Amino acid sequence: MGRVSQPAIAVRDLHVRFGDVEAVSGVDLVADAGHATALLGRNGAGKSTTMKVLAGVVPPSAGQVLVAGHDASTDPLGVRRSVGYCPDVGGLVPRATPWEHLQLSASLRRMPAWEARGRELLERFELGDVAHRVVGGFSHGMSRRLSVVLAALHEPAVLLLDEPFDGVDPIGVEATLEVIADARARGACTLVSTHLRELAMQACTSAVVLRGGARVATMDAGDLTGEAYRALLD
Ligand SMILES: Nc1ncnc2c1ncn2[C@@H]1O[C@H](COP(=O)(O)OP(=O)(O)OP(=O)(O)O)[C@@H](O)[C@H]1O
Repeated sequence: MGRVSQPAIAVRDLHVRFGDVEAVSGVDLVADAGHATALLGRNGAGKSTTMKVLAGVVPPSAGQVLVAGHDASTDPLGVRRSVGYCPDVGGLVPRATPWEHLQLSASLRRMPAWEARGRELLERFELGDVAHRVVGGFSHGMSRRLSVVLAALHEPAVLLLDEPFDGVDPIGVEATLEVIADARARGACTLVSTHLRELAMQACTSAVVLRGGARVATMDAGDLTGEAYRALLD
């Protein structure tokens, strides 16, 4: 049987080159609306570079990338409008407060009446008390939590979380799992890059494994416990 609708993310034979380095060399990836998919693989496998292409911030060198129906090569702005992206590092302005980050994000997206959701998200991630403190003094985990809040604020059709659990305490992990569950419930497509297999299994229904810049497997998240997954990494 064929698909009745287009997948939210459809990547075919993606290549990304930075000068002489081929960071991604032939990734195929499909992710559906209403599901969360884990993106796994060892350091340097190409996860973050693939995420950057899906976020519309790095152009594909070759291959086809469709995000919520927008082509990343010809319509990167359409891609950026469709996604909420938590980058692996950076993305925050050290001299701005969490609230100012939310204000900027909301005004760039012309969001009406975003304040209640912004406040609720900050509270959920236990950032309410520091909402008006500049983020330059934040710990790594606090910055990670704010990056997830910013990715989720506008309830995007495609939520891209690159290492959202990295260095985050249990409250932050719980809040991030809730954000992913909410996204699934409202029919968004979520892609989560992580090294934490247990959390990938908790958050996601399926998993895509990359190695050396290419996809080596797509599997049910429930099968990540097995030896088969371990063998895929080496
Ligand atoms: N801007 C860049 N310039 C040159 N090489 C790059 C650049 N970005 C990534 N690479 C290289 O591309 C490869 C894939 O990197 P990427 O960051 O996508 O991997 P990753 O799977 O996210 O790794 P990690 O788990 O360590 O975050 C690596 O060899 C990396 O050194």
